[in-house]
Amino acid sequence: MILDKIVAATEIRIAKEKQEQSFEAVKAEALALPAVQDFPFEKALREQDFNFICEVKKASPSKGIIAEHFPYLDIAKEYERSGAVAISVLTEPDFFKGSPQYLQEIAAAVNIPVLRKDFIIDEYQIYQAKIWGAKAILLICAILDVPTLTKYRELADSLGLSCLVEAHDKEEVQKAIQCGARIIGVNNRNLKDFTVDVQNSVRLRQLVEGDVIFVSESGLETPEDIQVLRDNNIGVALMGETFMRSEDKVAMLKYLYGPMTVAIQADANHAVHGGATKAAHSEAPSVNGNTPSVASLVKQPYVPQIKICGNSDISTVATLAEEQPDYIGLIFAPSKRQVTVEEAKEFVEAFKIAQQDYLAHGSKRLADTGDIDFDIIEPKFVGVFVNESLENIVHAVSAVGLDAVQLHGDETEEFILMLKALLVETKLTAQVWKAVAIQSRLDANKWLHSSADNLVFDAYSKDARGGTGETFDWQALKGYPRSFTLAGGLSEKNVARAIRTVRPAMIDLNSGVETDGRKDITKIETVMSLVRKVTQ
Ligand SMILES: O=C(O)c1ccccc1N[C@@H]1O[C@H](COP(=O)(O)O)[C@@H](O)[C@H]1O
Repeated sequence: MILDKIVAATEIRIAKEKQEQSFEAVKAEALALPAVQDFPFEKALREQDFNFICEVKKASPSKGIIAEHFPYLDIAKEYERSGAVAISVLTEPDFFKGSPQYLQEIAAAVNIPVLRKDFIIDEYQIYQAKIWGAKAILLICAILDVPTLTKYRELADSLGLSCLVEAHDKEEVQKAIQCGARIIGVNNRNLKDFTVDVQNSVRLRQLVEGDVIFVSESGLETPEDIQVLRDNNIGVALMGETFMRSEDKVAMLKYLYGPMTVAIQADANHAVHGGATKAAHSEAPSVNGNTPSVASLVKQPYVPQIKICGNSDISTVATLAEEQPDYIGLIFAPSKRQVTVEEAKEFVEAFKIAQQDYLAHGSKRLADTGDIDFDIIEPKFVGVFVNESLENIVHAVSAVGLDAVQLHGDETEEFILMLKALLVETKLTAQVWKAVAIQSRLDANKWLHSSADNLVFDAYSKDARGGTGETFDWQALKGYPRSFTLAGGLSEKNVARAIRTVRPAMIDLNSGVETDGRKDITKIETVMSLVRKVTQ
């Protein structure tokens, strides 16, 4: 059987490797690294209601060479952009043409956890995985007995590595359970004859109880395959060949996920669990503190609004006019992105001229896509303030013509009400948004019934009010019963994952579309088109 051949080759390889670097040396190097036991691979596999581990694989014994041209780093980065929650990297050189170098470079280049996919038959390989930057290893029940599986799982645990314990039949699933696996993967490919049967995962799913993560591996190709998994309480797919052969990985992942929808009240145009509808596109997300009855919910296509914040550079206005984010942010608070009221006025003026120019000379995107139904969005302007006086905020709203005010400091509900009253009194129609730094769900809950027109959830920092480029744990916002804007370290690397995880009504991009502290028009274009591609 092929497994016997691979194991025999692996034994020879490890013996050679041990001559180059002794077991003791590899062990000492691995043990010198921090072993934080927060297991990001496991967290990642629970991120969404369905999660993809995408594999970087040049060849396999069943298919031969899969990718003659193999830009492994670009492939991994593209997986990350597409919204994969983790990446699996083959390191086995003889049968899969893998390499430790691929794992090391990929682990250093992406922010999602990486699995070492190899035929682990020696503790030496577990220490290597740790040194190379993996966050998880594969243990194969067909080649290890229960005591060895248990020993390796415990060693991996002590190093802060997760184990994906792979089984193919009932007996192997029992072995995985006995060794205390927290993640069990069922291979749909029979390694004896290479036949593939997706129903294998479905059949074996019922043997795995409780909190154990169940992964379906191999032979998955279509949204229908993924739906079968979803219908059978399987939340993770590990896929290699389908992704490797796909030229457009963002489109492939979108195809497999299926259309994005959001539940809204039948008689309203605002989202209930985050997310905006196309009908609500030009409006800011509205307040909804009440949970409606399920009967009154209908599913609508999900199209998040986009805000590009921290603008001051006039050279970006043509790009903004063309890309048409829903909101353009100007920061009046002390910051490296701060603008004065005068500078903000100049920026808005320059934008309006660019917009006229753009409208007069036709839409490049309309021409590119041939989408005659595409809405022309009139971007609105939002000013960001931190603990500013009511008078100064109202002055800026009036002078610049702001459509919204984002309060990013310690402003209270009382302050919001006073500001709203003052705006009405002065006949200004700007919305009032409240930014909230999230350390836990409690921070979001405190503002659930706020009169703010929009809640902007951002990362907490003890040193800065915002614009840190840091993300936070989006799980804290899951099912939040009011629409909201997601901010904090969003960029082309994580925006697909972010929107699939929490379906925010709006995405707030700031430092993630900058290079060396300046807005980067290529990054703005890339992220705008990525969000549209993932959601429309
Ligand atoms: O960007 C700033 O410098 C800033 C300063 C003070 C308050 C808010 C600020 N920015 C806001 O922070 C969030 C997240 O930004 P990032 O993506 O992490 O860079 C966003 O709402 C900005 O408007």
